[in-house]
Amino acid sequence: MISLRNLTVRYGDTIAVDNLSLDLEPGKIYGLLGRNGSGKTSLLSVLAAYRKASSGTVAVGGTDPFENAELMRDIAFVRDSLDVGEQDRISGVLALAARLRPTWDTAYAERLIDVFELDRRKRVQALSRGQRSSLGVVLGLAARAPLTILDEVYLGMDAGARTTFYRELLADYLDHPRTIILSTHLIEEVAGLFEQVIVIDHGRLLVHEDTDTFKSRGVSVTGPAAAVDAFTAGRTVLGGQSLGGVRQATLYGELDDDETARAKAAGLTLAPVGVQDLFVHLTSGTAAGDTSRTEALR
Ligand SMILES: Nc1ncnc2c1ncn2[C@@H]1O[C@H](COP(=O)(O)OP(=O)(O)OP(=O)(O)O)[C@@H](O)[C@H]1O
Repeated sequence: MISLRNLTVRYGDTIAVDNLSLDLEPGKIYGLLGRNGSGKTSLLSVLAAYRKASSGTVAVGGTDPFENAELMRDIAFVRDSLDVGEQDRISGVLALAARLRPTWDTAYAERLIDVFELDRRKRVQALSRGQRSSLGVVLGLAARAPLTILDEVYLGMDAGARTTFYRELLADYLDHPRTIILSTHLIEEVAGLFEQVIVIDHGRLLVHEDTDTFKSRGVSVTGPAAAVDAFTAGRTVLGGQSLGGVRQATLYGELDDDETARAKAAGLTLAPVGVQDLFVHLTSGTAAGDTSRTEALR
């Protein structure tokens, strides 16, 4: 179990993470979502013991990972900077990872290098943006660390490389379950992977729940325009579209059994809403202190 309690990260006057408490269970894939500057990297850096919190506590299996070399070997944190020698060749980077990480799987790393078509002789500084990201994915996955944190690791990867990444991550996770945290802005593309959604906004925790529960907070209603209008009157409508006499509206808020029956009786079709639509709704226009959109979650 990973527990964060009243965690705050400050940079001078900027509060990047604001009194955040969170529990993560072992063996799940978490999606960490938040708008630019919402505090994701700051939060993950503290969790990975790369940075000390300004206040609050972090416990991984009951122990604070900060300056705990043994515990840090069980945490893989892959971020933009890769944290490897820029002059080193890929082969050297892999050899070092194998020495430092007790859970490193050399055969798997070699396979991933081939899957991503990386040239082992190339120096890190000579890699393209997408190749750097692929190397980050190899380092993150082959580490098989009990806590694996991948902070926007797909930057610059083309669609094919990203698809390979998602496929390899899921396959390896099923064979070797561990706690994986993915921070991402490619929400719709990655949402199928994560079992739990964590949304932070202005450094505060907004949502932490099963992805399915999160999705059930929104519903798409389609049918004759007049029936859709009658059904959606007085509700929070996130968006929609019309074509001829048919209208589709995206609603925020769960429907109970009676409402669902009423919608069906009115000839309306109900369907789930994408994680991204809900995320955008919950985090749009939430200036610091404005909690009106998020009160509904509490
Ligand atoms: N080293 C730093 N010095 C000063 N301020 C910082 C530093 N790192 C982050 N910040 C500030 O802390 C806040 C949170 O930044 P952070 O990088 O954690 O957000 P993020 O959610 O990862 O953003 P993005 O999605 O854009 O990567 C921002 O206001 C940012 O400007």
